[in-house]
Amino acid sequence: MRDLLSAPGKRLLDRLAGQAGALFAFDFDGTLARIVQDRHGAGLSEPTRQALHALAIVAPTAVISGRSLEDLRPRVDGIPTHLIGNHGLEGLHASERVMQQAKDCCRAWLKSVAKAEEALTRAGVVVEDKIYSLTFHYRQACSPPAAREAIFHTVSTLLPAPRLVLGKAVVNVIPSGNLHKGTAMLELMHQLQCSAALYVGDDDTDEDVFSLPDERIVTVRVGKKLTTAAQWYLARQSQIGQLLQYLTEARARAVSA
Ligand SMILES: O=P(O)(O)OC[C@H]1O[C@H](O[C@H]2O[C@H](CO)[C@@H](O)[C@H](O)[C@H]2O)[C@H](O)[C@@H](O)[C@@H]1O
Repeated sequence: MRDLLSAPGKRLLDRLAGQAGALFAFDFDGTLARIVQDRHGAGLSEPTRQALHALAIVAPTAVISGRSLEDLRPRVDGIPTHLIGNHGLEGLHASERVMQQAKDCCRAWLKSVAKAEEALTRAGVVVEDKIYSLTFHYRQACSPPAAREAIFHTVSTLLPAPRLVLGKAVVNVIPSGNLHKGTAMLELMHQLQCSAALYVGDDDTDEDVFSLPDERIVTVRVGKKLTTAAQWYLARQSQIGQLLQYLTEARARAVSA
């Protein structure tokens, strides 16, 4: 992995920003917004909001999140960016039939989860119903190992068996199928006719984009890690504003050249 804000990284960003057909896509939690204890309180800092807005005016941008679209929309209110939610399930590319199947699946899972409610609550686990997927949160649990055990015990009873994606103090429980952040990214590039892209994420759910065998996409992880498919890294989430601003300025330089 290489530092995206190093000299070679900035040369790559200059080339990307110079391409009219480049898409700039970002994960939300841990990437555009810093991780906080209470998920309801997560949001863009004012400098990040302004920097994302400025970039979105000069280039196609997208936010591809594990959150539901209903939850995500007000957090990026007023920014002209494309939105994809529920780890790639919810957005411009999924058919009504697939969405209905995911919804039915989650309704059935919630009935099983209700039977384990007492044990989950005792372990400090909170279940987030995102309509098309579920997220089991344990950030506030006294014992994270005990919370994870309660979660894994519960999800092992779910039928049909879900796809599990681990995250930051969460276990994401997703209807199995071939829609994920990676397929959403490719579909968005196709629909917007983008010939190149940058994707920045911080979590296991973002590995679905990082591991795409597609040379058109520059992949960036927030936080350096050995076991990631991302090619580049941003050392800290707090550097996201700097990256957004650099891209906007590089775009302006390319347009005026
Ligand atoms: O794909 P993302 O946009 O990164 O969404 C992933 C999950 O983000 C949220 O949870 C995470 O952020 C919370 C607020 O900082 C934090 O409390 C939690 O521990 C993190 O895992 C969101 O609530 C989930 O639904 C998303 O799947």
